[in-house]
Amino acid sequence: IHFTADSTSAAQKVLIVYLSRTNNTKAIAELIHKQVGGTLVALELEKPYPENYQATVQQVAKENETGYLPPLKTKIDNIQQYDLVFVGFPTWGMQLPPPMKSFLRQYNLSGKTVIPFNTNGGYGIGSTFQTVKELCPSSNVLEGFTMRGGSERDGQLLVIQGEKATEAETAVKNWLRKLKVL
Ligand SMILES: Cc1cc2nc3c(=O)[nH]c(=O)nc-3n(C[C@H](O)[C@H](O)[C@H](O)COP(=O)(O)O)c2cc1C
Repeated sequence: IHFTADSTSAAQKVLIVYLSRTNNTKAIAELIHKQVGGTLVALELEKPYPENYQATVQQVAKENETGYLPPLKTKIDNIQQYDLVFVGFPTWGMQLPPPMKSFLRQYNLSGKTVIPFNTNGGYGIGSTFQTVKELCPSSNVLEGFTMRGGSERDGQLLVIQGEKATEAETAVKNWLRKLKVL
């Protein structure tokens, strides 16, 4: 079956869940929230990643290798109430970050519309959107949004601000219109 998300014909409840370390993905999440409203939730871990970038890269590589799903501190009340679930994340090691894998494994999004969004350091989405589809086999996964964020490796932290945030806002609106969410 094919259907598009249509917020005008029926009031659809929106959840926006995102993972963000240096706030680029958070900036996109906030732009989406400004357009569509709903509940905005940052994913937090029971045991946060190290502050050190290289240590984090190594820990993530190990988690990806072993399939370890880090336990989430964030709890979402009554996930059944939502129709539209935006899931936002950076690209980490060209993959979906382990905490987002934890989220998608822990919560059942079957029957819901799932909409991914991403920021990355310039190497693109990698396998992230594909993994979202695989972890949401009974959801209607719509076309995702991606844009370049920072590059912590090179000391570039939050870059989606000022003029870049204005550009991002236009891009986000165009994407949401294309999906018929706006
Ligand atoms: C552990 C780690 C791994 C990363 N791996 C990649 C990568 O494989 N490809 C890429 O383009 N950027 C990579 N990045 C850069 C982030 O995707 C980019 O900075 C993103 O905008 C960060 O989003 P945030 O500010 O919401 O945390 C990595 C960053 C971290 C911290």
